[in-house]
Amino acid sequence: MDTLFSGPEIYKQHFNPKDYYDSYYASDKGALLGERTNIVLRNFHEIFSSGVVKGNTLIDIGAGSAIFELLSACEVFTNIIISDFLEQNLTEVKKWLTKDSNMLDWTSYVKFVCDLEGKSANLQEKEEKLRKTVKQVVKCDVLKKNPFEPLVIPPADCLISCFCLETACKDVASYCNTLKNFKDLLKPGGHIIMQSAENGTFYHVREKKFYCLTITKKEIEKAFIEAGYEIVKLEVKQRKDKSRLDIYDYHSLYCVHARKPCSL
Ligand SMILES: C[S@@+](CC[C@H](N)C(=O)[O-])C[C@H]1O[C@@H](n2cnc3c(N)ncnc32)[C@H](O)[C@@H]1O
Repeated sequence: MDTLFSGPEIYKQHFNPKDYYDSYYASDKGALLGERTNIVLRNFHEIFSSGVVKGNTLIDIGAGSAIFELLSACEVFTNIIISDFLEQNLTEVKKWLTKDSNMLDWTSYVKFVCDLEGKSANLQEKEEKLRKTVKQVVKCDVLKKNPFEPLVIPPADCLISCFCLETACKDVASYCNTLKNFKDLLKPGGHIIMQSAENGTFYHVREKKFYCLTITKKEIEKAFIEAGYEIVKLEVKQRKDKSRLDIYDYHSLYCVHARKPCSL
């Protein structure tokens, strides 16, 4: 049976950041340890260490409570803005930033990225660098023309988003419209890097099932072009580890790197 669109109220009531972390990211038991997380972190490492993407400000949209996706970006950007729709997720991010005794533990991800960077001895330094670089934690709603309303955030050099649009957008038209709105958040020539699930229909956070937009590589490519971006790279990797299709049923992971044209 098709999973019904979750929508904002379901998220507010039922998305528990600790359950999400335990389900997907916690050491030893997270269902996305290994393949998915490694691919996402390797892609960010490759892109941000290439020297091609640079500037001052980077915005993470729909970050949830997952700060680990910024561990490579903080080597390049000096001003990182973390955003999400849910107050409960932003609270978890703030706990990590202030080293609250109940913060989520991202140490194994920090180690993974430090290993990729060849700086295995510097875990604490890396964490402190990210903490110093995050300058704002703000609420956003990607379905709004200005996702940060009532705030007006100056256009950024780079925007990243992981596993968000498929959860927030009901259909491909809404996905494309959201991408169009994101262009206003970027400077001319600014970069957008999105990593997410291709051809999924749902994901679970404990017993709660959330909607996932089923989108194909062709539709992703068309949406970025229609929204007015220049695609630098669009890569899809087939899922090899099918052990937890019961909690998240995507077929592949995609990574898009695109740019807002310089002329806009
Ligand atoms: C599957 S989680 C992904 C979180 C994180 N980026 C990650 O990779 O684990 C989906 C996220 O999208 C957020 N979200 C859902 N609807 C949204 C909306 N309309 N605007 C912004 N974020 C939204 C949720 O709060 C949640 O944090």
